[in-house]
Amino acid sequence: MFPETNKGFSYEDCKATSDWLLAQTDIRPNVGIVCGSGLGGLADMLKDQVVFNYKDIPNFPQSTVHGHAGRLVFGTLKGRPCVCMQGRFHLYEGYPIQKITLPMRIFKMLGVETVILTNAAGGLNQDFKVGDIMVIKDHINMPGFAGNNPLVGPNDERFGVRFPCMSDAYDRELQQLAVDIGQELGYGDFLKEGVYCVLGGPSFETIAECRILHKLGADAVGMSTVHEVIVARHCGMRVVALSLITNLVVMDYDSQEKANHEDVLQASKLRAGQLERLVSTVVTRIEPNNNYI
Ligand SMILES: O=P(O)(O)O[C@@H]1C[C@H](O)[C@@H](CO)O1
Ligand code: HPA
Repeated sequence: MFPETNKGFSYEDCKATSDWLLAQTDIRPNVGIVCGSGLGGLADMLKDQVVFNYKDIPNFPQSTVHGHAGRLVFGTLKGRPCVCMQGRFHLYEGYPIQKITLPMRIFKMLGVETVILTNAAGGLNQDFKVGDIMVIKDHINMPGFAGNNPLVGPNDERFGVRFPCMSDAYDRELQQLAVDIGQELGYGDFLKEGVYCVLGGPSFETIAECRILHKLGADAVGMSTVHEVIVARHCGMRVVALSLITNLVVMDYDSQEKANHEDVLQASKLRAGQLERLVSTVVTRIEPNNNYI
């Protein structure tokens, strides 16, 4: 038997939350967006907003991190119906992993087909600079190596299969679309592609940890996104994810650099506008029938 904490939310719990939301808005989103640290301005792009504070939504956790407002925003982007998490949940906030990923199942039940996730991340790749935008092509689920995966527990086939494939986690066509749009917008100098590694946080990495992550093939390190991606893919939504490189990790014992969250938020402001433009253009190029234009 699975311990109580691994049971997560039932299909019926998720349905109750999505029905509650759908009863209060006419917007029927087919794109869901998740805002990373300091990137909540993405939600402000939506027109005709209907806003819910997380504290008012049945079953929803609360945002506890500075830079994550804690609002679910429905609205339209150039006429496309969207829903946006202005603030996400992280493992280190102390919630069970099934709770931090609950919004993905709610997205699915609201009718979302494509999820666009953003995060702030530390650059491990020696060619990266602060302010680079990395289109995520793959991930390393470090907590998953120790069994901390959001799909642990009984599997409800109404969400997805027991053993979902992750070799196609990041939709290749959407990745290409993001790269193409980045080039068109003139972002070529700071647009990168790479592998994101998630750790549990909240402590930033040691020098030895950064060195090993780099050797393992990670280009950027952070504390989010991967759990959401796993749950989104499990229930059949397509995923594209972008990291904003807000700092370069410390890999050298002679360095005086120290990572801190305020600098992460400050750095995210530098590129927030460009990232918003990239995301909004991706949204407007996804056709309702899921083709790309
Ligand atoms: O929600 P994201 O992944 O953007 O937040 C990052 C990781 C930590 O929560 C925080 C560290 O500054 O920013
Ligand atoms: O250097 C980092 N490490 C982990 N998470 C992060 N989020 C922003 N920067 C970092």
